[in-house]
Amino acid sequence: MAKYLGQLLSSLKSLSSVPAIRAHVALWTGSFSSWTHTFRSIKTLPLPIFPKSWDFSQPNSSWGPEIMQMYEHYNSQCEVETEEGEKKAGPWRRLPSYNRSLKFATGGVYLSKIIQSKARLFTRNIKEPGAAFEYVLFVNEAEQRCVGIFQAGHLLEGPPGHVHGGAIATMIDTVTGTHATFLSGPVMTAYLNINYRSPIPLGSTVLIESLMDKKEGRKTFLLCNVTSTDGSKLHTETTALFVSVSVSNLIQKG
Ligand SMILES: CCCCCCCC/C=C\CCCCCCCC(=O)SCCNC(=O)CCNC(=O)[C@H](O)C(C)(C)COP(=O)(O)OP(=O)(O)OC[C@H]1O[C@@H](n2cnc3c(N)ncnc32)[C@H](O)[C@@H]1OP(=O)(O)O
Repeated sequence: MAKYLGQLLSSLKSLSSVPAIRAHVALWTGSFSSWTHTFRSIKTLPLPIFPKSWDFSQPNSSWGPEIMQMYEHYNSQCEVETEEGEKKAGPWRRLPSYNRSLKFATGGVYLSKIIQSKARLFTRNIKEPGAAFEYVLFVNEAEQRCVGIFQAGHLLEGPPGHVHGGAIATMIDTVTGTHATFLSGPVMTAYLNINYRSPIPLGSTVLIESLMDKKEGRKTFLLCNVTSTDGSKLHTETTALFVSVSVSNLIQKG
């Protein structure tokens, strides 16, 4: 394990000279100036370098009018025009989403020996568009907010006609976990305290809003509400704690 770790870290360092890979490497090593920069870099990843990578946060044919409308709402604020007519970065940033961050982070060289080569990100492992988790995340750095727009597919049924509580928890973990990573670098979920207030109809689109509460040393506390897209219905309320970890400890635990 130690040998693989050494190889991994040196491989990460050498790979980080390639700009497109730097973003993914930084996500795992925390060795670059800021996570904001990381996500900005990911946004501009040139696809030809990773021909098999697919950004799952792009709209697809399964997206209904509600998720499309919310997507357009936040996406239109990712780039704004100045009074002089110049384009500049807006308050929101769309986060791309891949099913194999680790493989891409290392070029698939060393981690495949540590972690099963068939591993896939849980929320992105069902191929049929619209069948399970359709979502896109946006972050607002100035306001320390992250928003997930989530359309729940038919494979996520719990109570008849409604979304399984575990699937809802998965999405809360995904949004708050990504947000905490954005704020604090590599983290693990210590707790998610979820109050389920009203069921989510299968097929509907909901907003998952994560807000930074406070940071104390290695601990990042977040608040997260899941609501209907017009905000009129509260589905869940969550308090979450993420603890910063070093990547080497994480891999040794695995
Ligand atoms: C690395 C992930 C990065 C994600 C990157 C995403 C990028 C985008 C790509 C794709 C998006 C997908 C996004 C998905 C995200 C999903 C994230 C997960 O689901 S993670 C899996 C579930 N979580 C576990 O399996 C943790 C298991 N637990 C542990 O490993 C440890 O307990 C850990 C790391 C949480 C803490 O262990 P210690 O040994 O490092 O630290 P100690 O000393 O125990 O705690 C540090 C402080 O935190 C408090 N603390 C720890 N656990 C607590 C708890 N449950 N409640 C209250 N306080 C707690 C302690 O009291 C201590 O506080 P005092 O510093 O003394 O003030």
